[in-house]
Amino acid sequence: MPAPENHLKKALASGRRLYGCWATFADPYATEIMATAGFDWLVIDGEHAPNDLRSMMHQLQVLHGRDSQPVVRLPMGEAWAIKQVLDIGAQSLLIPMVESAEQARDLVRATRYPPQGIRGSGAASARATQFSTDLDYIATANDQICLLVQVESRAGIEALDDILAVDGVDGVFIGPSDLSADMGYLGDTRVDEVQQVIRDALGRIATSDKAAGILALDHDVARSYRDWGAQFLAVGIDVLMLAHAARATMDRWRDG
Ligand SMILES: O=C(O)C(=O)C[C@H](O)[C@@H](O)CO
Repeated sequence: MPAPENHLKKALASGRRLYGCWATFADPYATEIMATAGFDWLVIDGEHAPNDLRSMMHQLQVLHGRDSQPVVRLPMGEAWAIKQVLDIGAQSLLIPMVESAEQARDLVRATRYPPQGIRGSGAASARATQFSTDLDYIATANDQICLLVQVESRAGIEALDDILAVDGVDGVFIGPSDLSADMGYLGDTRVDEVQQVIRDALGRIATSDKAAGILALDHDVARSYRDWGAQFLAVGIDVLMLAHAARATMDRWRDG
C-alpha cells in the first residue's frame, strides 16, 4: 500500500477554505473530543503545549480516519525532530519561526526521502508504514507531505516573497503573537501597524501558489483575516474553550 493520501494537502491545493483549532491538552482523549466538533484540521501543538513524541503519536492514532486532519507543530524545524514525527505517522507539519528561503528549503529536504531530501530511512519498524504493512510507503511518502511554515517575525516578513518561491512548501502561516512581539508590541496583535503587516502578508500569500494561514480567537478578527486571504484559518484553542466555559459557569453560580 502507498502512503495514505494527505487529505489536508489535497484540500489546500484545491483552494477550499479550512477551519481549524489548536489541540493543546497533549492528551488523546481531549483531541478525540475536539475531532467530534467538525474542524477541518487540528494542530497537535508541540511548541507551546506539553506534548512529547508519544503523546503526539497517541493523538495521531485517535484522529486516524477522522474528518479532522492532524497537523503536528514542532518546537523548531530540526531535521532529527521532523524525522521522528514523520515516522510516527504525521504527514502535515507546521514549523515555527521560518525567516528565510534557505530555511524553508532545508525544511522541504528534511521532510522528503532521498533523492529529493535527507529524511532518514528507518520507517520499516515505524507507525508510518504500519510496521512494514505499507510496503510502498517509502516510495510514495514524499508526495503526501504537507509542509506549512510559520512566518512570525520582521525577518520572516522581509523574506516572505523568497519563501513563497520555495517548491515543497504548501502553506505559510502568519503567527500574530510572535510577529507582534518581534515588532515591539508584545501581547498586542491588534495594533494598526501589526494588522497592516498581517493584511499585506495574507494578501501576498493568497496570490501565490501557497495557502495562507493564521490563528484568531476573536471572531471579528478571524473574519477580517478570512477576508484578507486566509485559507487555513484556526479559530480556537481547546484549552481556552474549556477554561472560559468553566469560569463562566462558576461566575453564574458564585453570585447565587
Ligand atoms: O505567533 C503566534 O500567534 C502563533 O504561532 C500561534 C500561537 O503560538 C498559539 O500557540 C496561540 O497562542
